Amino acid sequence: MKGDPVIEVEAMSRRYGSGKDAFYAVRDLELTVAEGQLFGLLGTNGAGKTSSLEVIQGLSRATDGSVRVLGMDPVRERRELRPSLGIMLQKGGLPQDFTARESLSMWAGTCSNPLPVDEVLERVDMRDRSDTRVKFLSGGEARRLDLACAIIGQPLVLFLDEPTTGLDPESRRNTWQLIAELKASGVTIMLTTHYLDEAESLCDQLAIMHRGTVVRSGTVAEVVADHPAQIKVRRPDLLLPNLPGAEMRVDGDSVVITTATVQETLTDLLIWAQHNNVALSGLDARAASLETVFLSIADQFDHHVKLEGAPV
Ligand SMILES: Nc1ncnc2c1ncn2[C@@H]1O[C@H](COP(=O)(O)OP(=O)(O)OP(=O)(O)O)[C@@H](O)[C@H]1O
Repeated sequence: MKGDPVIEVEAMSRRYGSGKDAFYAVRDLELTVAEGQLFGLLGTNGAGKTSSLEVIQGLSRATDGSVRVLGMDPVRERRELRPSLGIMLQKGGLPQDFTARESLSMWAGTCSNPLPVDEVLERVDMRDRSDTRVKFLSGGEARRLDLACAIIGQPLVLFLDEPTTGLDPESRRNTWQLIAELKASGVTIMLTTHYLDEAESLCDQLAIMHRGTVVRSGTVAEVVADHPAQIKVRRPDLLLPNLPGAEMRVDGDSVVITTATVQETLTDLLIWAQHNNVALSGLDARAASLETVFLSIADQFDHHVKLEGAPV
């Protein structure tokens, strides 16, 4: 039923190696994805997104914690669960000497209820490349063929690991539309991406990972709401006043003001400018975006690590 949990991850950790070589790629991951939701896993390189997906998909075992997908253990109940899953790995492993159509037909042969091959080639915009061997496809075309393989079995749950990496802007837009259509048809989707506009445009919920842990999560609006807005103005001749609740720093010939209450700060600034006959040139005020949140995370947490002097 819509709203029921489809993916449930509790205190999940994934460790590589053992003894002195032990390395936790994911630590104490907690997340729930409801039926029909599109959940985005974002994060810096090496944050643990793919490692998390692999455990949730049942491709590797959790070191600790538990994972349920459609109420099943993705490793122990793989056989029962597999027909309901569509998986697009970061690197597809299709045979290089087959054509796109042969590869997809072969893949369809492993599914219990596949869509017609030509229909799926059409949906991923690969009809005119269907007789091309996989090894001659461009990076973006190969990515679209991987997506075709992930959706041909009509999955209830779809995992997409960086689905639009290497795609040109038009193909990216088409892929977003296809993902949105799949979501609208009720498929539960979990994706990783480095494209923040992709996350902003597609995700109902997201989690931002850094060094194996989730450091922010919620809807895009919730993640952004916790983050201060920024006002930038060219440095005026008069010293700017103290603006309650705001922080100021000089950046070249500009002053950057960060504030959690942008409307109040902006009002204070404009009133001060009017009283003092100051023209505020280059004035630019903008709410936080996913990009500003994301960029501040690496800064903030790496700084924290340096101060603590210990690895996370
Ligand atoms: N098989 C492995 N053995 C040892 N370490 C691994 C293995 N696979 C991944 N790692 C390490 O685990 C960490 C997390 O990797 P992972 O691929 O999950 O990150 P990611 O967030 O998907 O990164 P990216 O955005 O670069 O794809 C990295 O430091 C990586 O080097």
